[in-house]
Amino acid sequence: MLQIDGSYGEGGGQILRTSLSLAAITGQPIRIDRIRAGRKKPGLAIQHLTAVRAAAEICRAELVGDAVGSTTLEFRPTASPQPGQYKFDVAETTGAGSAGAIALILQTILLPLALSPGDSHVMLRGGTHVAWSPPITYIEQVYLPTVQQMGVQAQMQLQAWGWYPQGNGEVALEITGSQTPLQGIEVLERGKLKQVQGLAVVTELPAHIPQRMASRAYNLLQQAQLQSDVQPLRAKGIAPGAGMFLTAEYQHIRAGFSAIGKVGLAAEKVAEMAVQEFLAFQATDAPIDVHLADQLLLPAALATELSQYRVAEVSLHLTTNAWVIEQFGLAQVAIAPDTQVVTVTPNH
Ligand SMILES: Nc1ncnc2c1ncn2[C@@H]1O[C@H](COP(=O)(O)OP(=O)(O)OP(=O)(O)O)[C@@H](O)[C@H]1O
Repeated sequence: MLQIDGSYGEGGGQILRTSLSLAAITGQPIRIDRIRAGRKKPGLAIQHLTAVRAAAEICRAELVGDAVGSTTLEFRPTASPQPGQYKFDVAETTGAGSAGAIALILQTILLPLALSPGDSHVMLRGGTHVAWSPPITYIEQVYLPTVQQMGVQAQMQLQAWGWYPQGNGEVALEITGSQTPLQGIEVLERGKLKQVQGLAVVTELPAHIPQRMASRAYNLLQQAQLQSDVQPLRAKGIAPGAGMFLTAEYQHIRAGFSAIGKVGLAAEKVAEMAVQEFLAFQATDAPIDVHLADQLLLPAALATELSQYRVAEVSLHLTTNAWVIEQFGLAQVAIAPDTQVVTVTPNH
């Protein structure tokens, strides 16, 4: 059984999720200790437990330690990932509403199902746009288009927005499984900025809020001499929520930036936060944003070819995820300190 130290580096939930995906794909039984030791409340939180159960369901894994707060988990797959119809609901794990991030559960099961011999239809319920995780809009506009270039065949549809703390958002994910190995990716330059798309969205809040967010973002981008298309959107939801989501489409890659609203935070401020994040990235000339940087490691490690990409920032998430992947012996990851080029060399 492969032993993984959950306290390594970032010591967060990503060590667990990457390990679950790789255990499901390779059939390798694992034991993770000191889960999320780097966090204020260590152990499995609801979002993590939902990901554990989801990964276990698709590869029929036997589990030990699958409880909220558990700091140790054993995960023993008994089958290769099985395509099919699945429903993963964060609220079912708790018995109450929860905004546990759907995106993180989606990322745990996507590659195992994409590399399985058949089609899958997955319904995911929980938080769709919550802090400290990829907003579903980022998954749709940045992460999926990038992994599609590597051979992953998947489409998603946001069916309901779910914010902190109630959650209750919904995403439908269609995956066309294929046993053709993934291709590597090479992105060393971003190329020209083709367009900036923005979505200023609220649920259950007055129409002036998305309008104020959208015009503030548009004006700030115009001041920076960047043309953009920022749409205000007022959607239905079970609770109030607001957020600003920007996608920058360059010739060779996309990058995403966001800010989530909360009570007491002016609409204009939410827009400014997202725009500032984008402008800081724009000022570097790197193609890969800080989040895609760590998220691309997993598909790159599963590809048959070498991958190389230049990142805007070498985060602890990136170096930690690189370490997890190396524990499975699937690939070697090198990060050049001067150029910030990540090279993933598969061992298979
Ligand atoms: N604004 C964002 N846009 C895109 N991706 C994001 C954003 N914020 C965080 N992420 C991604 O979400 C993941 C969070 O990983 P992390 O280990 O912190 O997980 P976690 O399960 O939220 O854990 P924990 O509660 O332990 O912090 C990383 O892949 C990170 O790149």
